[in-house]
Amino acid sequence: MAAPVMDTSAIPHPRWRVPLIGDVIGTSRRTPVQDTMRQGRDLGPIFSRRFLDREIVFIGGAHLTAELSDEKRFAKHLALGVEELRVIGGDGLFTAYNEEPNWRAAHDVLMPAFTQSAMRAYHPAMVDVVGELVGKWDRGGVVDVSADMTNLTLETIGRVGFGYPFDSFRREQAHPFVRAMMGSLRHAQRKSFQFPLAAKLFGRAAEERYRADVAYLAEVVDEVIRARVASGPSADRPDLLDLMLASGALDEVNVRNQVITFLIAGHETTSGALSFALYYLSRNPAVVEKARAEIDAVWGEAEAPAFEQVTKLRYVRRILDEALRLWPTAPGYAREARTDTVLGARYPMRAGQWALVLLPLVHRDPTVWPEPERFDPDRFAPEAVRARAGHVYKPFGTGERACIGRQFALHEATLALGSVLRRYELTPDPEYRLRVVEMLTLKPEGFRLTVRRR
Ligand code: HEM
Repeated sequence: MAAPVMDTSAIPHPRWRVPLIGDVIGTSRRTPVQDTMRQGRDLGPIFSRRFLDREIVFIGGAHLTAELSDEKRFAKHLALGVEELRVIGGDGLFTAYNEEPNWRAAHDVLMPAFTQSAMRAYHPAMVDVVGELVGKWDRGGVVDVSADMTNLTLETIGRVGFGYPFDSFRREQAHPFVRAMMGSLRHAQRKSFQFPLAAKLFGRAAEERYRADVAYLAEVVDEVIRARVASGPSADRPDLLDLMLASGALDEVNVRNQVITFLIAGHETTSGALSFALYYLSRNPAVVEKARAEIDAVWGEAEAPAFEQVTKLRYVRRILDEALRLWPTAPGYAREARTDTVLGARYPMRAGQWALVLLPLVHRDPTVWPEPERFDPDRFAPEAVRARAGHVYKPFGTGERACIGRQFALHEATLALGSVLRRYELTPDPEYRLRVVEMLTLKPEGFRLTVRRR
């Protein structure tokens, strides 16, 4: 559902706009987020970029982001890479259009799976998966952080959501599901920044691989569903799949779309958040020390922490908040006007017109975040949060279509980070410089740590 771009006559754009092709100088299909950050940094809170005949309006300022959070005036819009993902997730929660009836139906069926009491029920399985990570890291040596965080989070959503183990920590190589998922995310991202002619000339093989990847993802998910239908509902309490199958509210194709959506949305972003947190910890020994003092005080000698002991790790949680400020692993979302309106008292938007909130810029807006590049978890101390304007920190999106899995991600990540910090000395390679890889989501590339039992 392509909507026309808003009136950009009053909106700045990069200096070197080239006739016909637009603002493509200095742009790679591999790093659209970081390129746009670079180009937008000096252009102010709103700017546009043009790719051929398509112009996109970006929001990099905190106050316009807060305004776009007004649910009465604005709503989610499916743009660029997210719209591309419809091929994979169909009318699943993440990629459903606002007006599709299956969004409300699935949202209502799944909400009970994300309450506080649901998190309490998931806790033991999350502890088990962390135990598998620890089993691997106890051997010591050099570990590939992003790969192991992906193992951890995929395993967690697979088991907790669907009773389906991927055996991630028993494999030498990533599960084929992860490889197919990475391949299809990469393709979806590149496709949304590709010249149509280039796609025609060079794209056939890539397109075929994409189709094969998407078909494989669907195959795995059908297997997950078949296994559950054969075994009947899970014994202890209904998981996501039980809720969907028992509700009768969702058709077979939609259930498949939801499972695929949750397997992808439920792990890539959390894995990146943990990896960035570990990256910043590896360079901030004072933060590590403070976190360890908290973990020791709250967890004591407990072999495995209880649910409440995780929720009490307030400082560890702030480390994650701060990592998600600097590198929000879902780096943007689009908002469309519900009716004709004027953004920032200056930029007219007709109903349906949209802009893309670019979170890594929004979260570095110096009018809200002093010394924005500095890693400082205390920005999320309660008094600092109270002193800040609302709706300027949005790693989990906004409004009705905000992330349903926020508590799930934060519980899982706080538990994992607490466990790792308590158990290991983490030594980075002093030569490593942060490289952020983009596959619709963000994560550190090539980041390794040497781990040793404390
Ligand atoms: C640190 C981890 C996570 C981050 C940063 C994150 C971020 C986001 C963001 C920004 C959105 C809104 C996108 C938009 O407006 O277009 C979103 C939606 C969503 N997320 Fe997450 N997410 C995380 C973890 C999870 C987890 C663990 C799950 C599932 C267990 C999950 C499931 C979803 C779903 C299903 C939606 C669509 C919700 C709807 O439209 O009804 N996410 N997430």
